[in-house]
Amino acid sequence: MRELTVELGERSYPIYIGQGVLNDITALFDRAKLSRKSPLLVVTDSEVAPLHLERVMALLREGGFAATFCVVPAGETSKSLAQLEGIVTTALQAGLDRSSAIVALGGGVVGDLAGFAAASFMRGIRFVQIPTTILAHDSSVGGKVAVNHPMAKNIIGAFHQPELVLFDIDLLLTLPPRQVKAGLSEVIKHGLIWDAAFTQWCDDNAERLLSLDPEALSYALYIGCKVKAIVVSQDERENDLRAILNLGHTIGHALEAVAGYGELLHGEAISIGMVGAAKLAQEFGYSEEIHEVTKGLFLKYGLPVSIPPHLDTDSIMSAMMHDKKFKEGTMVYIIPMEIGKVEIRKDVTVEQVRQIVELLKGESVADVL
Ligand SMILES: NC(=O)c1ccc[n+]([C@@H]2O[C@H](COP(=O)([O-])OP(=O)(O)OC[C@H]3O[C@@H](n4cnc5c(N)ncnc54)[C@H](O)[C@@H]3O)[C@@H](O)[C@H]2O)c1
Ligand SMILES: O=C(O)C(=O)C[C@@H](O)[C@H](O)[C@H](O)COP(=O)(O)O
Ligand SMILES: [Zn+2]
Repeated sequence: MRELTVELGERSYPIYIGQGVLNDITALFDRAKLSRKSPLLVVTDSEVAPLHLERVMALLREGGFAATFCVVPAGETSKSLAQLEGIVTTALQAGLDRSSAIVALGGGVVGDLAGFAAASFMRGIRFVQIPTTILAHDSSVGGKVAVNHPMAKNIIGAFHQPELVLFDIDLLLTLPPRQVKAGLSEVIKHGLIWDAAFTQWCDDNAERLLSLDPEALSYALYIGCKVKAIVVSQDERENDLRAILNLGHTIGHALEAVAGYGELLHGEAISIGMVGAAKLAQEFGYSEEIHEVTKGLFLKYGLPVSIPPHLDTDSIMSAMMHDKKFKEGTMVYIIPMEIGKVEIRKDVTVEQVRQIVELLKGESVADVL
């Protein structure tokens, strides 16, 4: 088992990563001082529940915790105010109090939804992340929790840090291939923004990761969580540095909203967005090689690199206007300077991004770029 710590000044929390981590759940919950006198609520989704819920509930009850659970429908559309209300109803019926904790057993959807429930129930109770997707190495760390609005992604939310993250690699072994690829998109992102050597490792180990080799997965998720933990420790509330974790998301979130939540998976949408950012980098004098390496990497992982042509450009641009990185009317955009290093630019114009969107749709704007 590998351990990382997210340092947030007055407080910190551990991330445990490895095969069989769940076996230590009682000791790790005790280390986090979670109460046995107040009920816990485990939130999961309809695809994870039949696979992993029974074992988690048994381990918690064997450890003397009074745990109950609720199950939301699998998929992005559960990141909604309606499902939030359902979790709060279950929490009230189960008698949760301010010493209780919510346990998110699932991917990023469950983590964001349950985390926002924990952030808002009784104005905030503690919560634990037990990620079950590769993508959730990103979503379980850093405290961004939210639900979607039909017009915009993650637009109703909070910063609410977990007490601990238990990342048991064995839970990932039931993931379907499309979800494996989508999750690896954020792994690749962490290399592109921070670590060129890790990016090269991802290029060299694609087959091992795509085949869920536990050792390769453990290493990749450890590095991914480490990059996230370093960035969040330096800028918890995205005043500046943390924006780099949003590489590819300006276009990516707009694509998710326009395509319909769940049609285009988050990892697929940001893959396209990161290829777009790499192409846009040439506008600012950076090497064409960045785009070639970025596009080649996502293609090697079977991830999309172009926008589905049926998605309307005006609708994409309209959705993009809700991007939370917009400040004082200025678009904030993450641009790669080289593999492993990005910059936060405030001089990217909406028109430049529109041209990239059209390029990503395969429409010819060759004379522009
Ligand atoms: N808060 C953050 O910092 C952050 C970071 C990245 C992504 N996100 C959010 O995370 C969401 C995407 O997360 P995701 O890709 O994990 O999606 P997800 O939670 O919907 O999980 C993907 C699918 O796989 C199923 N599943 C989950 N674990 C499984 C397992 N072990 N075996 C088999 N099936 C399993 C789920 O039921 C679901 O159908 C998006 O909403 C995105 O905005 C948030
Ligand atoms: O943690 C962050 O900061 C990120 O940007 C991580 C992203 O991968 C993640 O998708 C996040 O939810 C996007 O943040 P948002 O503020 O654009 O909703
Ligand atoms: Zn993301």
